[in-house]
Amino acid sequence: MEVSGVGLPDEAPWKKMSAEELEHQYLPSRWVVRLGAEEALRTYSQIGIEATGRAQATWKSLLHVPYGDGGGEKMDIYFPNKAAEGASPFFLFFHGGYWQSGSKDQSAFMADPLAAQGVAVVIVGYDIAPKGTLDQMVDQVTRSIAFVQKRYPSNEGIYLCGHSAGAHLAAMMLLADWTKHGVTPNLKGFFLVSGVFDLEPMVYTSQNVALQLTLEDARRNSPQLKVAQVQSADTACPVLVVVGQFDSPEFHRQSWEFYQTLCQGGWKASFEKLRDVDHFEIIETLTQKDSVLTKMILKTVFQ
Ligand SMILES: N[C@@H](CC(=O)c1ccccc1NC=O)C(=O)O
Repeated sequence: MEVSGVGLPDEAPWKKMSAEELEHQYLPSRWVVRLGAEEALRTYSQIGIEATGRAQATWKSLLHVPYGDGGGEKMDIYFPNKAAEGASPFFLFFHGGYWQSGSKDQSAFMADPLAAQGVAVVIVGYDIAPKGTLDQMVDQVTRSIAFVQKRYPSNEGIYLCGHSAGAHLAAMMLLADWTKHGVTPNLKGFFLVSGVFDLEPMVYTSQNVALQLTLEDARRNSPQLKVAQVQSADTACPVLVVVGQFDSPEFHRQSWEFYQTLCQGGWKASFEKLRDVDHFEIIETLTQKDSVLTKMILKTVFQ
């Protein structure tokens, strides 16, 4: 019998890292080359706030729509100019911030370019830590999607997109059990942008001070493990896994290994490493109608 431990060829690389190195790998702002870390985070917030203001000034919207009774269970919906409200593709976005920062109020990056093409954009709020636990966030995201399906039954497809921690939440929906929600959402595609899919390393970083994940919580909430274990009914949905050129090696590994696991599970997955963008620019480019990622999304929605 083999003794598990250091040096086995299939040992996850992060297990051999020092605490400092692991911390560094999982601090996306430290890998930004164009700006200092603080400035990159400030710019990201600013671009998100501006895009949200622009979306609210431009498109017909419903703001702070409750999808449940909890304080954070609210969504903003931006409608394209269409006679029949609800008869359009719906694009649901889950913001990042390591499950402990960010909000829907500054995350409507893509609302303007997508609404201009006839897509309804929903920015979903959820209760971040320490108020919310990861299990609660996953449940909230599940209910937000069921809510959209029930409210807009004539939707032309529901597309889920998440950034970073939000990509994790979206990825958990690949294996959601909809039976207890009384509806099967018309899921037509996933866009997982610079995500974390195996949460185990997070347990050993400073992010876990607010998250308080046990190893068991981390494993139960890791799509990387779940996709490999559970046979899913509907693998026909396209899943795009994208990571930025300037994301850290651990973020590259997370996306690549998740993509490979999806392929092994029979999912229609694709993988893209987006050139010239870091962890924050990758989502900031969604404010532009002709960025590579915006075009990939529109191609999937309208193919
Ligand atoms: N404290 C982190 C912030 C962070 O990770 C983050 C910030 C905004 C949007 C996404 C993020 N990462 C994952 O959810 C950092 O310094 O990189």
